[in-house]
Amino acid sequence: GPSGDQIAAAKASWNTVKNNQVDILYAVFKANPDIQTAFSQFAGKDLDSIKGTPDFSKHAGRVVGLFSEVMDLLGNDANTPTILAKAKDFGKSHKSRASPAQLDNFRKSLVVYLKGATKWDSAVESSWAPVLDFVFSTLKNEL
Ligand code: HEM
Repeated sequence: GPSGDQIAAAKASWNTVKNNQVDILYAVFKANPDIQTAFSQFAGKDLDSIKGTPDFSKHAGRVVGLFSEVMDLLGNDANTPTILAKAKDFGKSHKSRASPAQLDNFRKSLVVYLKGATKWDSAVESSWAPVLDFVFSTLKNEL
């Protein structure tokens, strides 16, 4: 798994953008129309038109919020059972909604977003990589 230093660096990076939930979900949908389509209330709608709606920000808050909760829990071994329980819940609710390939694409879009919106260098990149490996493999294991 990621080292304590890698976790600390990824958390510091995440803290600079964690409130940009709408922009992050927008970036994921823009790059992956199939993920947008899975949300019945957004399927077939123009992404730029829905971006400013309360419903979009509600869903962005939920989706990005879960990722954020896991980021907050990382770095303390005592939190591992809580992370696993959240991943289990995610698996239950997403088994019929999301594929492993979609999760890989979600991760890729998140990294593209981070590259554009944070101070990005090789140290930050090499800290994020094992953290994202851990978070996304934990989620995928429950799908
Ligand atoms: C990558 C493909 C994904 C697809 C296709 C997908 C699809 C969906 C759909 C259709 C909903 C229901 C929306 C509604 O209530 O109308 C939902 C809810 C939710 N998603 Fe995802 N999702 C994906 C990834 C993620 C990721 C990566 C996270 C967080 C790490 C996440 C967190 C949530 C949460 C917290 C909810 C609300 C609670 C629930 O219904 O389980 N999703 N997702």
